[in-house]
Formats: sequence, structure tokens, C-alpha cells
Amino acid sequence: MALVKLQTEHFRNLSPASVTFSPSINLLFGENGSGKTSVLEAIGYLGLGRSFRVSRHQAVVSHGQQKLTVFGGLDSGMAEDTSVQSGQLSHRVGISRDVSSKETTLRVDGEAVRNLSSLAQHLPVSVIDPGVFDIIAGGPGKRRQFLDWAVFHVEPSFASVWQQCQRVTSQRNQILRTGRIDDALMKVWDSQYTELAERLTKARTETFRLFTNAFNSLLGEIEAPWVEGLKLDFYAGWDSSQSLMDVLKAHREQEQKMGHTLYGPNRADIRLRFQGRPVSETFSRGQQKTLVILMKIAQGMVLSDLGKQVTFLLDDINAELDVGHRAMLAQKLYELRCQVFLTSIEPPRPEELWQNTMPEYRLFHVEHGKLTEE
Ligand SMILES: Nc1ncnc2c1ncn2[C@@H]1O[C@H](COP(=O)(O)OP(=O)(O)OP(=O)(O)O)[C@@H](O)[C@H]1O
Repeated sequence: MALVKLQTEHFRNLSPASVTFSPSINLLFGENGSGKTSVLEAIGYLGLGRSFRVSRHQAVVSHGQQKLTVFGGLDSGMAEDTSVQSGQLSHRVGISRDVSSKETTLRVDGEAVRNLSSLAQHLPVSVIDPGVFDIIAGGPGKRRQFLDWAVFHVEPSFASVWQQCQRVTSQRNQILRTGRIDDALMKVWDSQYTELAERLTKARTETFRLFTNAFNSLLGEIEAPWVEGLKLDFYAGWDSSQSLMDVLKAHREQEQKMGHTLYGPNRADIRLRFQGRPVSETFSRGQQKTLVILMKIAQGMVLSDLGKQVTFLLDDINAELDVGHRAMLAQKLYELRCQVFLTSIEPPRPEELWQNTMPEYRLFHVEHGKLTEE
């Protein structure tokens, strides 16, 4: 699906006017503080249920307001603009957040839905902004988030198993914290926990397999000296040559001492190594950037192979990537028929990005939160 209509109410500084986008490429430019990132953030809100910039909803609702709303019109997206022009939309999605009552309301095609996953599965949104490089430089949580986004879109039931596993982990942690452990009770929680952990891990392992296939085929196209020694492995969160139950039994005392769960899906990671050493310690900043972009494209390939269109939000990448990297990214995303929103301060130069084939695109100037098509 592609997001072809967007309308917001009380979202940062954005104007409430409805905007029509291309299901293919959208280029947004405007001065610092004009509202470019806020447009991407609003699109991200529909696909992720939250801001990709800040954790507090309060920061996003317009100053002096209590409730923000984002509406989106989705189109199957693959055919250039025809259904948009004819006004037919495949789905209408909406999210409202009242910051005083802390209530979120979700709608799909006019019907209220309870789970965010019902909304999110219609609009796979992938963000590439300056924070994306934390996938390599940051902790395992960033890489789990990266992998789980794809797992969710490959296997939508993953979201509910993940939530159940979080609940059981937190119950288990409460028992571990008390210090006095009833063995029979712990056995019940351990058996629930390991069952959910194994389901999660199976889904992650399968998506990681699809991801590495896509990633390796991309590496085959890149001429870089570091390609040979690079290795990506999935770590499940425990030594998977043993069952998780055996690992828990063997480490009960250690977990009790620490007061929380030390083994399982909450410790999972993607381990990136070059010649056996962590990439974060050996790769230059530029090499890390190339690697992250390839990983993001590979995710797009996984979803594209499943017939899903990803909406890529590229925020201010000019500041981080040189023109060669930008062109590689733009070209690949175009070949994958992803929808792209790309922001820049200066008017963009599409001929630098798409040197072989110039795609159809829409160009918008952003000023004081208002988009004007050029
Ligand atoms: N909650 C809010 N309510 C109203 N305005 C806000 C709110 N939060 C931020 N703003 C303002 O919205 C404007 C848009 O910010 P945004 O980050 O989207 O700009 P930008 O065009 O991406 O800028 P830059 O090029 O500097 O990254 C800013 O002027 C900011 O001060």
C-alpha cells in the first residue's frame, strides 16, 4: 500500500489541509523549521502508532491543544497515480491521540479497531533519518527493533505473541525479584515463557533467513573490499544449542541474584562482524552508513517479495550521505517500487538521484507547516 492522502489535525505545526501524494516518489523541500520532518512524522504515526522522533505524544500535539489526529488514504500503490486521480482509495486509516486522557483511537475504513497491528499492517513504514545509524552503533535493542519490524510484516501474528511474551516476562521478573521462589509456581511461568519465547524465536529466525538472502544478493552487487569478511548472525537471546528451559534451570541462581530474566527473546540481537570482530569497532563511519542502507534496502526487498509495498521516509539524508550513497538508495528503492518521501532544505536535484531512469515524482514546497505542490 502507498499513502496517497494525508490530513492532520493539531499535529505539530502542520496545516489541516488535505494533501495528495504520489504512490511513488515525493520530494519535500523547505527551510529549517518549516515542517518537513513533521510531515514524515505524521505518516510514521499511521504506520508505527507513535512518533519516530520522540517518545512523548505530548510533544507532537500542537501547542495549546489536547488531541491530535492523522488520517490517511491508502492505495494499492503500484500503478502510478490513476486510482488517486479517480479518487478511489483501497483503505482509509486514522489515529487520534488525546494527551490528557492518554487514549488512542484507531480506525480502519470507518470502523474502530483495537489493535495497532490492524492499522500498521496496511502501511509498512521504514524510516531513514540521522538516528538510523544506531542500528550498528547502538545497543541490541535497536537491532531487535529493526528485525522485529520486518518480522511483524512477514508474520502479523508476531505482535500478539510478542505482547504475551512481554507480559509473562514481567510476571517472571516479579517472582525473581521477591527472592522467595515457589518452585511449582516458577515451573508454570517458565513453561509459558519458554513456549512463547520459542514461537517468537521461530518467527525471527525465519524472517532473518529471508533478510540475509536479500542482503547477500545486494552485497553481490557491491564492489567493496569489506564485503568478503562481513558476517551477520542472529542471536536468539540464549545459547540455542541448548533448550531455553535447560538454560533457565542452569542459571536460576544467577537470575534470582539479578532479579530479572537474563535469557530469552529480550536479549536477542543481530551480530554484525567483520573478520570476526564487531563491525561497530572496525568499520569507518562511512562504511557503517553503507551497511545500514544496505540492511534497510534488504528489508524492503523481503517485503517486496511478499507483495507488500514499503513507504520509506528519508529525512534529511543529504546531511549524512554523499551523493553516491543517496543515488544508490534512491535507485534501489525505485526498482523495488517502494513509496518514497524525501526531505531536503534546498530544492532537490532528482537527476542526481535517478541517473538512468527518471521516475514520476511530485515536488512539494513546505512553508510554515503548509505543503504547496510545485
Ligand atoms: N507541538 C508543536 N506544536 C506546534 N509547533 C511545533 C510543535 N513542535 C514543533 N513545532 C514547530 O514545528 C516546526 C516544524 O519542525 P520540523 O522539525 O518539522 O521542521 P523541519 O522542516 O524538518 O526542519 P529542519 O530542516 O530544521 O529539520 C518547527 O518550527 C517547530 O518549532
